[in-house]
Amino acid sequence: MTGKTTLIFDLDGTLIHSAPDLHAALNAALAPLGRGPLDLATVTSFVGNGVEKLIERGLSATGGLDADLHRRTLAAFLTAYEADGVALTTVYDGVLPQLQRLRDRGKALGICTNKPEGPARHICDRLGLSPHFDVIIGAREGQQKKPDPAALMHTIQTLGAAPDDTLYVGDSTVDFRTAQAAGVDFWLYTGGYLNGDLPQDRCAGVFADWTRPDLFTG
Ligand SMILES: O=C(O)COP(=O)(O)O
Ligand SMILES: [Mg+2]
Repeated sequence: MTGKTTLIFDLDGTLIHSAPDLHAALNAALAPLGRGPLDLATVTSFVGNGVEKLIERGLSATGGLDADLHRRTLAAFLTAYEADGVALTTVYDGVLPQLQRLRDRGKALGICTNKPEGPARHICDRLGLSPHFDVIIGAREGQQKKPDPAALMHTIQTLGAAPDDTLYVGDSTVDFRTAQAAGVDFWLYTGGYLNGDLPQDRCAGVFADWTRPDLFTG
């Protein structure tokens, strides 16, 4: 078990397999424009930098965009995603017992995600994750998105922790760069939406299985 007192987790592709709902909502927003549908693997590769980038990438892949089309498509996407957002989403196997185990050992736990905070909280409530966390920080108006370290630093401060007493756990190059920028050790989950090269030798740990009993040691 890690000596760190505080563990902070990314959400999409780390704790939950949310791509199927993001895929459905993106295609629902594209359809009235005569665009798409995009396949699940393509949409999954667009996840990690927040919903604005997801929409930009979806529109770019289906014929292009301008600012007005982006604004309208983002609104349509959020309407579809906020209407449900969990129908097709699952918590990765082993996550809930692992979180319980960490809590039993007195760790402070947080979430720091690029997903907008409203849907992030709603989804965590619906999937039974919320009771495990002391804080859930999502994308907010006026807050830089990861890989800027602002949101992670804010999460650490809210938990009353220090960067060198914190681990960040995520699935993407965005998360790795965020941790580096914040001066926080990083554990990579390889079962999520990794979509770029990442120097695994610079991670404190790498794992593919949430049921592993030795997670977050060392
Ligand atoms: O909304 C996204 O693009 C990804 O969210 P994440 O930061 O939880 O991976
Ligand atoms: Mg992620």
